[in-house]
Amino acid sequence: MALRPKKRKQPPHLPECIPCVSNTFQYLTDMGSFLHRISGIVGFTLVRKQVYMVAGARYTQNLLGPPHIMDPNMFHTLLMDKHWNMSKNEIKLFENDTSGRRKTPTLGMEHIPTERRHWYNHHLLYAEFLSSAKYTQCLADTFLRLFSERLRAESSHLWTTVSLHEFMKLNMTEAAIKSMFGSKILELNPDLIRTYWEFDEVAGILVWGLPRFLSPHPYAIRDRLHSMTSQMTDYAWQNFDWNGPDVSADWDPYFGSRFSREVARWFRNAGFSDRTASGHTMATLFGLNGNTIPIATWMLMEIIQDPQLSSKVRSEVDQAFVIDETGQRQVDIKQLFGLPLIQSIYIEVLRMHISFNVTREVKKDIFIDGYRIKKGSILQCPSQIAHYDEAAWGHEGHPASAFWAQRHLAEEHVSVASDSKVGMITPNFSMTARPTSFFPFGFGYAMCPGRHFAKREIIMAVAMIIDRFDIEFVNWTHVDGSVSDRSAQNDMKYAGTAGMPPDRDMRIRWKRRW
Ligand code: HEM
Repeated sequence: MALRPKKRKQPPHLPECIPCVSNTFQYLTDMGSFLHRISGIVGFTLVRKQVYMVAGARYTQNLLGPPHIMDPNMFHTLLMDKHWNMSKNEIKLFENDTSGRRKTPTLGMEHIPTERRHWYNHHLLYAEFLSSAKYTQCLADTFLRLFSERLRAESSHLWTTVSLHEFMKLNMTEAAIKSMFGSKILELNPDLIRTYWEFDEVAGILVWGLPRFLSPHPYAIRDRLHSMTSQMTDYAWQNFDWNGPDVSADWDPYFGSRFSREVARWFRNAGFSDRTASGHTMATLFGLNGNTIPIATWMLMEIIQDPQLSSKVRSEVDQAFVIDETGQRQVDIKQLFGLPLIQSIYIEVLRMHISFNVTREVKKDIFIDGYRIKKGSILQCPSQIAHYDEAAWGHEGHPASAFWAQRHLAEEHVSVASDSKVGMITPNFSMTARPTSFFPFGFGYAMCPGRHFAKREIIMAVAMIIDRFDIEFVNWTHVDGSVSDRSAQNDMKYAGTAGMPPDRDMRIRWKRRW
């Protein structure tokens, strides 16, 4: 990216039949086909904004620019309006803060007092209570305990039939929500999980779609979910003892994690309403479940449908389970996260099933490859195009479009004894992709703060199921339970917005081994 004020060429416009209508319509209703038309850099108009879609490493690297030029905040204020249901006045408080997310304010913005540096303070909460090693571990420990309880409660030593995606949408979501937001939220709102998944389905439409008066349905779902998170906020503030020992506890039933408690406290102290705090809870629910449940489900589907892979994964994860001093079988987390095959499958599934258009607002005129990109334009970079790029990911016999469990393994020759020439080949996890070829968690300062927890949560959930159950594939089914004649594919309704769930469910038979 270089500043060259004399050149004035604009990137090509994406062809369309009806100017300003056809591209927008396809973008909003059929993102999968829209993405197939993108290569290099092309422009179109979306909801009166000039948008440029970029694909390919040469163009994508421009989005890695500093946040005062490649600003992620505009996308977040859009989410504040459309997802959080925040008032215009309170969104303005964020918009008026032009000091950035870094500790050192943007040049010329040093006069903004620290307590009004909302982007920075908000970012700090993520860094300290969500991304840090300490709180990632706390969240993961709570999740593991709660998910193990769900698995025990929902299964037996007799063979039973289960629809895998449905099972994960209910039970993994419950364990994740309780870990993050406590148990009261679900006691107060027994319908919350079902409502959340309805919201998940319209989350993308809400962001870029039609206004409420033309398309009321997505807003009605959002409002229903918002009233549930509001109930939780009110109840937690009425009942939680801010002078008691739980104030710094890793978990409590009212707010849940330390992260959720500190966010609630910060919003109040910074003068934001409970409506905003509840909207934030709703947005975090989306961050928490919208990607992790589809990814864990896809991992299990890939493993279960291939008996050879199943037995390899079983013998690998078996190594991470130990009998503790009470005679209980427990997972050794450190050992689990060092296992190569499960890590390779995790990365492969992220590659194939996360489709997110990383979005940045250009804060001053820039030049990309000789094209002028004007201040105020939006740049979008679809992860799906980079993740399916044959040049970056293809291997002989294993095209980028096909799942290959071993894609991220490298073979290493190890000596079996220090004085011996005898050796053996062992696979190692090896992730060599550049940031421009693999970015399921976005880029830079706005990169997903939940990514460390997500990895733990997903791998633990998959390992718990593979180790604990004998599992047999039965058939593929449609949403209504009828048998499908094909396996699951990405549900393209979700392209561009988050994890793409399977469009078919997998019916399995399972029984507990322990
Ligand atoms: C496989 C799992 C996940 C994937 C693929 C994923 C992906 C993403 C992406 C692509 C972004 C936008 C980044 C950008 O604009 O550059 C994001 C943001 C975010 N994610 Fe995740 N995420 C995952 C799991 C989680 C989890 C478990 C949480 C926990 C709460 C979480 C919380 C968030 C939050 C709060 C943001 C917004 C950050 C901000 O305001 O700057 N995510 N995520």
